[in-house]
Amino acid sequence: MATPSDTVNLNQQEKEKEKRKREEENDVMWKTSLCSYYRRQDSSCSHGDTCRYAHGEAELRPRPNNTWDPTSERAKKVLKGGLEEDEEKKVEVLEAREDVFVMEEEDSSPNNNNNNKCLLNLPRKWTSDNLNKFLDQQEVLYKLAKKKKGMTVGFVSFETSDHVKNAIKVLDGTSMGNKHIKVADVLPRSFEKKTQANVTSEDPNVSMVLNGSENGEVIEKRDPAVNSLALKSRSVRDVVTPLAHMPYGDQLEHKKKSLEQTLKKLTRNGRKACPEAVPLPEWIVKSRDLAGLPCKLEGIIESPLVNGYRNKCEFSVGYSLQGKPTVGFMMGNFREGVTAVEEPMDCPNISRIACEFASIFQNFLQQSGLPIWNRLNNTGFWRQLMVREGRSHSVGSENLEASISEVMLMVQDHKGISNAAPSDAPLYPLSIPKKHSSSGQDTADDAIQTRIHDYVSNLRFSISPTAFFQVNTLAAEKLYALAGDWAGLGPDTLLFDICCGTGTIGLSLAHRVGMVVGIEMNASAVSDAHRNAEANGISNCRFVCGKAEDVMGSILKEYLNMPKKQEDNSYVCDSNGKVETSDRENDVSDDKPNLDNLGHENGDVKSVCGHAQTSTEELKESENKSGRIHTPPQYKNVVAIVDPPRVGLHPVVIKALRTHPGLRRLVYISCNPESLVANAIELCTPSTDKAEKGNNNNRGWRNMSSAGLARRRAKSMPDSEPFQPIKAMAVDLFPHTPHCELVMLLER
Ligand SMILES: C[S@@+](CC[C@H](N)C(=O)[O-])C[C@H]1O[C@@H](n2cnc3c(N)ncnc32)[C@H](O)[C@@H]1O
Repeated sequence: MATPSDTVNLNQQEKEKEKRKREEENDVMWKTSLCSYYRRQDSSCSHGDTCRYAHGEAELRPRPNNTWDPTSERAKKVLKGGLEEDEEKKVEVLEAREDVFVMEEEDSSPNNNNNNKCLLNLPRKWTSDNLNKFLDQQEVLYKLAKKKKGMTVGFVSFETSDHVKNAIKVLDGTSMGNKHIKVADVLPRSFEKKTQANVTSEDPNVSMVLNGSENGEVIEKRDPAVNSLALKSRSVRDVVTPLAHMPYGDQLEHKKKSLEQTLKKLTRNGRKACPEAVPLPEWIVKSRDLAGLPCKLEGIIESPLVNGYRNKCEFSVGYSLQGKPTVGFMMGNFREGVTAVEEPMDCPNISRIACEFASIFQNFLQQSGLPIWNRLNNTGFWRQLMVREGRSHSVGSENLEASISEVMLMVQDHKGISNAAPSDAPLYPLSIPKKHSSSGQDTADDAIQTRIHDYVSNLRFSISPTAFFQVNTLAAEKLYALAGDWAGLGPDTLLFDICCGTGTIGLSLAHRVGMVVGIEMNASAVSDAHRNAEANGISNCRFVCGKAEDVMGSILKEYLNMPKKQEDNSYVCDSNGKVETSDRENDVSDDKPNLDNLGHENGDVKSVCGHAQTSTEELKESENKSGRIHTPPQYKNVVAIVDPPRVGLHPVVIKALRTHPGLRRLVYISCNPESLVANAIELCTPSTDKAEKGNNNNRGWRNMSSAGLARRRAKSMPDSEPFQPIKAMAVDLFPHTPHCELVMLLER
C-alpha cells in the first residue's frame, strides 16, 4: 500500500516528468522570460511548473540568440561582467559627444576626454535635474551633468582631473537602491563635417514625401548612441528576425505552439470571469477535450513568400557601432540605452529593393548638412526612412520582385517621442531629380504621385502614404480569403468591416455580400477605400470615417434597429451607385423607421463613401422628395469582421458588438493574439443581470495583464448573450519573426 509520502513522491515525480516533457516539446522560447508573477514577487502563478515563463532565475533559459531576459539578474550580470572584464572600465559609449554634454569644442577633444565620465546604474526615472541635485548632495565638483529619463546612464564633465578623481572616489560603488553606481569613461568619436546633397534616383517611379511639421535647422551636431559591450555579440538579423536561424517549417511549428499557449489564456480567464451563479459556457466545458484550448486551432497557413516579403520598411537613421551614419534597424531598445543602428541587408524579410533604397539614403547622409536624429536629446533631423513598394499587376510569389513598379520614400521631420510621426502630420511631396531624361539632363517629376498601388484578389488598391496596408500582400490575400470563408457570406449578408483601412477586406468580399459598411479612423485610408471601390467598380460599400468607439453604436442602430416590417422601400444601389428601391424581403412590423436614430450619437462622423453611401441627410431628403421613407435594407445575416491595431478593440466597441443581439457572427483578425484573447474574454464570458456597475477601484490596473483587465470589464458587461469561440487559425504574414496573424470565428 502506498504511504502518503509515497504519493507525494509519485506526484513530484509525475510533475518532474511532465515538466521535462513540456520543456522538450515546447518552443524554443520556453522559460526564456521571467513570469510576471515572479517579477511582482507574487508566487501565486496558477500555472505552477507548467508555466511557460520562468519562476525565478534558476529556471531561466537563454533565448535562441543567446541573450537573457533583459530584466533578469543574469542579463544584468552579463552586462556588468562584460564591463568589469574591461581593464580600464571603459564603457563603449561610442558617440557620446559634445551635443550630449554641450561642451566647449576643446572639451570633446581626445586629450580632454578623461574629464568626461559616464555614471552607470542610475535610476531610470531620473532626469538631469535629479542627477545635478545628487552630485551637489555628494559634494562632487563638476562642470555639467546630463541624464535622459528612461536610461540608466548619465554623463558628467569635469573641469580638472582632480575633480574627476574626487568624483570617482565619492561615487564609484555608491549604493543606489539595490545597485551600485559605476563611473566609466566616455569614448568620443570625431566625425567629418558633411555637406548637403540631393537624393537622386534612377527609378522612374520613385516618389518622396516629407512627413512632419517644419524643416529642422542646419546644425552640425551628431547623434549620440550609447552602446554597451554586450551589443557586440548581437546581430541585426537576430534582433529583427529572431527566428531566421530555424527552417521555415520549424518556425511555423514554433508559432503554433506559442499561439496554443496564448489561446489557453482565454479558457482560463473565461472560467475565472464566469459569474458563480451562471453555469460554465459550453466552450469552456469542451475545452477539457482540447487540452485547455477554447476552440480548435486549425493550423497555420504559411506565407507564399518567405524571404523579402515586406512591401513596407521603416528604417531608423542613426550611427552604427562603428560610428558610421547608418540607415537600418536599431540593435535594441532605446529604453535599454541602445541607439546603434545597423544595415538591414542580413534581415531575410527585407526586400532587395528596400535594402537598395536604404543604402542610397545612407550614402546621401554622408553628404547631408543636416544632422542625424539624436535620440538622447531629441534634436537633429534625419530620423526615419520609410520605403513602400507598389505593384503594377497582380502576381504570384515567383515573380513578385519583378512586379514592383513603384516605390514611395517617406522621410520625417518630427520631434515627438515616438519614432513615427502622427498619422495626421502634414505631408509635403518632394520631387526627386531623375537621372534619365530624354535631354540627358536631370529633371524633376512634375506630377508627383503620393500614392502607390497593390493588388489583392485581383482588385487594384490605391494606398496613401499614411494608410495601413498589410506588409505581406500575398499572405494577406490568404488571410482575407480565410476571414471571408468563415464569415458565412451570402447575398443577404450585411458585412461590417471594422478597422477597414483602405477597404481591403470589405472590397475583396463585396461580391459575396449584400452590403459592406467599413469603419476606419484614418481619413486618407477612407478616401483610399472610396477611390478603390470606384476604381474596381464596386458599389455596395459604404465607408465611415471615425473612431470605431465613437461610431459603432450608432451604425449598429442605423442598420440593425430597423422596424420589423417595411414595405418595398428598402434600398440597394445600382452599378452607378444611385440609390434605388427594391423588393427585398423584410420581417413584419408596422413601425415607422426612426430616422433620428440614423444620426451618429457622438457627432463628428464624417462619411467618405463609395457610390452606395446614403447619409442620414440624403435619406431625409429623399423622404421629403418622394413622400416615401428610405431606410437601409434589412439583411438576414449580419456579420462583423474586425481587424484592429495591436492594442485590440476599444472596450466601447466590444460592448456595442456584444450587446447588439442582431450581430450573430464575428470574425476577429488579430496581429496580436494577446489582445485578441483579452477582447474575446469580454465577448465570450457569460454575464448576469447583476453585472457590476463601473468599478471605481482602479488601483493597480497599470500592473494588470490585458487578460486581467478584460476579466474585470467582463464583470460589468450588461446582461447579453455571449459569443462562443468556434475555431481559430493562424496565417503567417511575418516569416522569420515571432509574429503572425490569428483569426478566430465567434458565433452565438
Ligand atoms: C490592422 S489595420 C487593418 C486594416 C485593414 N483591415 C487591412 O487589412 O488593410 C488596423 C486599422 O485600424 C485603424 N484603426 C486604428 N484604431 C482605430 C479606431 N479606434 N477606430 C477605427 N479604426 C481604427 C487603423 O488606422 C488601421 O487602418
